Parts: sequence; structure tokens; C-alpha cells
Amino acid sequence: MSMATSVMPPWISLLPREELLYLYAAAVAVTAWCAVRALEWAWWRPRRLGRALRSQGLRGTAYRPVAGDTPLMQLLNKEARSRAMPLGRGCHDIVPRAMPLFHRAMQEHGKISFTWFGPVPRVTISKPELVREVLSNKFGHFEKLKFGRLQRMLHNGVGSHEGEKWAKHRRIINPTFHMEKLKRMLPAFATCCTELVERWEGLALAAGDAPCEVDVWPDMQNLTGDVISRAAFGSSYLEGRRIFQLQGEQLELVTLAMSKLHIPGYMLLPTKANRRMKQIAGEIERVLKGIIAKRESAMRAGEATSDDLLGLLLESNMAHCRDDSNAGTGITTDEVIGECKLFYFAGAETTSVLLTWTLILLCMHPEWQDRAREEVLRVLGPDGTPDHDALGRLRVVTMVLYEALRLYTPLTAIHRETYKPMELGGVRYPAGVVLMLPLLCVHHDREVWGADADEFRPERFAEGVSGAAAAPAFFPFGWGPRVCVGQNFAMLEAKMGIAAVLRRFSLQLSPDYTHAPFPVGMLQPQHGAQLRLKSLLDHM
Ligand code: HEM
Repeated sequence: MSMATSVMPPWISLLPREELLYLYAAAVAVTAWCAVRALEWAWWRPRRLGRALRSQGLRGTAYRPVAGDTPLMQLLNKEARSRAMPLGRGCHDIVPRAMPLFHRAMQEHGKISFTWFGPVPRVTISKPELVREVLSNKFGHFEKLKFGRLQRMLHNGVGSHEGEKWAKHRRIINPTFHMEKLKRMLPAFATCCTELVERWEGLALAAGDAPCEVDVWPDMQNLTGDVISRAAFGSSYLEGRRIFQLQGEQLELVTLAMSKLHIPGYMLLPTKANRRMKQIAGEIERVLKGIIAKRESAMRAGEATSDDLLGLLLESNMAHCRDDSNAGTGITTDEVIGECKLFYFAGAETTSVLLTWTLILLCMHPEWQDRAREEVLRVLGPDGTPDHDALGRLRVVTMVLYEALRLYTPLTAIHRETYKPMELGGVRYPAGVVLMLPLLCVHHDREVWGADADEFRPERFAEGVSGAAAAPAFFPFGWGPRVCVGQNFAMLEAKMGIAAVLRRFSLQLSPDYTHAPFPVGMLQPQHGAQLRLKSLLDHM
């Protein structure tokens, strides 16, 4: 018996000869179609797109089939992560460590150059005026990257929608972030801050005369997780906390999976990580469904207030559904779940790294720590919950936060894709090109910010963001129609958090602190943020 017949199912030999021939022909046709598709995806298309870019004067790395620059990026990231940065002069020059592939590509091929994200060309656009043009998306040709299965594991809210669906969700969500509503959330912010500083007071007391050392990064993650839990879910915030823990683990698994080769269908393989990601997604969904169901029935019974984000979201939803003229404009429960997941992801991770880097910067620059504390005590006094107007008078704290957002931009890059041929800066981009807007590189660009671009100088923002000379190059919250919906929320929370800490503690870097900024989703301190805290209660 030949090899071929031995692997065939027995029923094949029962088929008439003519049907057998059809079957063979169909198998050959399907195999040939798959081979052509695979070749188009892995070879012809990338070659075509690469040629279209090069013919217009753009330079970039050579295409390596299927993997593109992924192996090189992994190698450069590994090298970068293995070396810490020195403290002192030059320590804020973090682009080569945080984005080694793009830094190298820009040095070798220019500010507008390309690398390969698997078989897709990824053009780095680092000129501020072009970043604005892409983000303003005047003609609607630059869209967000389509969310794959992997990203949907993290969230699937307004941030990943396009067109009509995005506009509808943004319309419903916008009012939940109006200043009047945010003001009502301030007591929740204050409760979380008080819990944190009281816990630190306990640690300082227990340490006695020895220095009290704390890795403030996990504490800032817990703080922002708590804030978003209370702001989003009010009285259900303890259940919300569980979601926050799960989202943190999910982010790590997804980031790891995304750095692997870009193999279609990889997510379907039953690997240990893939199974865990599905398990986490399922648990998050279960917890959220429980919270939403409880709230909906309470709202129907007229029991629940709607000052938290979930209440406001459900209220807008119910109002849209009630109003016949708006039939179909409401959002479904699954969509509310998608938005809640996004609030956690977008709201907690980003603000926690902002707070962490700000505290590290205040330790590195004690003169600014003193100035900020003096202002906090003068404007807010030594205790009590600050109101919105008082937080608005914290000029120095705001300048410090903006400078932290510039130097240690939480979201280091934003991506868009061309879905139609589009002209930008004199180059005609074909459809199917990814545009990478490296916010961190723009924020560190000496041609834009001056020779001291890598130095911590909050006075750049003495006249606010709009007064800063290089303001058009400042994008920590994005720009245009898709600008961060939570930026006022984040700034209020950050001011409240920094003020609460400065009122009660003086801070220093611990000798154990290693300066190692690196993006895992957000720009994180790779080895933690170990600080020494000294309680100021005795001195007041
Ligand atoms: C320091 C804190 C924060 C930073 C640096 C930040 C940064 C950003 C950036 C850069 C974008 C634009 C992404 C793009 O254009 O592709 C964005 C969008 C978004 N952010 Fe934030 N964010 C922060 C805090 C928050 C908070 C606290 C929330 C909510 C509670 C939030 C919710 C959102 C949402 C929903 C979007 C999507 C908007 C849309 O696509 O229409 N963010 N954020």
C-alpha cells in the first residue's frame, strides 16, 4: 500500500472515479488559492507598498518576509532593558531606551521613515504639524488600527470604534466627563487619597527612626484603580477592584503576545497564555454583568443615584432608548460592558504612571518638590478635601504634571492606518500603511523644544499649555476629534493625588531605585519606583 492511500480515509476508495477527480481538482484549487493569498500577504503586497514609499523618497529598513522587524525589535528591546539609565545629568534622555527600534530607524533613515510591523509598513511620523494633520483626520482617511481578537481582550469601547458607531458612543460618553459631573466625583477621589496617605503614615510610624521605603508604583496603581472603581461604580467599587487586578494581568499577557511573531490564527492555539487570557476576559465580563444588572434594577426602582460613570452611562442609555425620536441611538448592555472595560484600561494605567513618574521627578528635583509643597500648603492648607476651584489654583503642581507628561508620556505612541490613498506632507501613502505617531519622540525633539529638551524644566509651562512656545508639539492626551475624553478627570485626579502626598510627606529616591523607563502598554518604571518617605506630621 502506498503512503498516499494509507493516509486517506477508507470511504475515498468507494467513490466513483469521476467524483474522485473532482475532489482532487477542488483540493488542488483550494491549495493554490491559499498559496496565492499567502504569497500576496507575505511577499507581493509588502514589496508593492515598500516600492511605493521608496519611490517617493522615504527611507526605511529592508523587508524580511513575514516577521518584518519584529525579531530586531525584540533584540533591541532586550538589550535596552538589560541596561539601567544613569541618574543625574542626561537621565531624562529616555527615547533610545524606551523606543530603541524607532530611535535607530529615525537616526538612520530620517524623522519620517519606515519599519516593518510583520508584513505591514509602519511609517514613523514625528513632525508635530504632520502629527496634528493625521490626528485631526479631516478627510476621515486615517483610521485607528482594526482591533484584533487580542486587543479586544483588553477593551472594546469608544476608543476602538470608527464612523457612526464611534460618534454615537462618544456623544453618550462625553457628558459623563463634563466638569460639573467631575466636581461631584471629587469626594470619591479624596477618599482614595486619604486611605493611601494614612496607610503610608502607618508604615512611616512602624519604621520608627529607620527610613520608610515604599515602591510607590503598585500603590499608585491601586490608587488610580480605586479612584476609577469609585468613580465608575460608586458603591460597587469593591467588586470593581477585582476587575482592575484582572486587567493588569491581562495587559501583561496581551503585550507579550503582541511582541511575538505576527502569525494569523495564533490566538486560536490553546497555549497556556491564550487559555489564561480567555479565562480573564470571561471573569471580567461576569463581574461587570453582575454590577450592571444590580444597578439597572436599582435605577428602575428609583433607588440609585447616577453620579458615578456607570450610572451616567446607563442613564444616557435609558434616556436614548425611551425617546422614540432617538430610537436605536442607545447602547446595549454589551456595549456598556465594553465602555466600562475601557474606563479601567484607559483611566487607571495611564494616570498611575503619570503619578509615579511625577513623584520620581519630584525626588530627582527637590527644589521643585519644595516649591510644589509650599504651594499646596498655601493654597489648600494642611488638611481637608480640596474643592475644584482650589485645585485649579495649583499653578506649580500643574506645571510639574505637564512637564512629567512631556518627558515621561504615558502613551508613548499612537497608531493610525490609511484605508484609502492619502496625501500627507507631500507623500502619497497607499492604503494599508500604518502611521506611527511617536508622542515620546516628539516631546523630546530638540529641534522643537530646544537644546534642553531632555531636561526637567516645568517653567516651560508657566503660562499653561497654550502659553508654551512648543505647545503645538505637546500631545500627551492625543489631539483632534479622538482626543482623550478623560483628560480633565486625569488632571484633577493627579493634582489631588500629588497634593495629598506632598502635604504629608517629604520624598527622596531610595538607594534601591533603578532608573529604567520602558513601555509595557504604558511607559512604566521597569524595576519599580522605590522612594523614601518622611512624614511631615511632626513638623506641622
Ligand atoms: C494621564 C492620563 C491619561 C493619558 C496620558 C491619556 C492619553 C490618551 C490618549 C493619547 C488618547 C488618544 C488615543 C488615540 O488617539 O489613539 C486617549 C483616548 C482616550 N482616553 Fe485617555 N488618557 C488618560 C486618562 C484617561 C482617563 C482617566 C480616562 C477615563 C476615565 C480616559 C479615557 C479615554 C478614552 C475613552 C479615550 C478614547 C477616546 C476616543 O477614541 O474617542 N483617559 N487617552
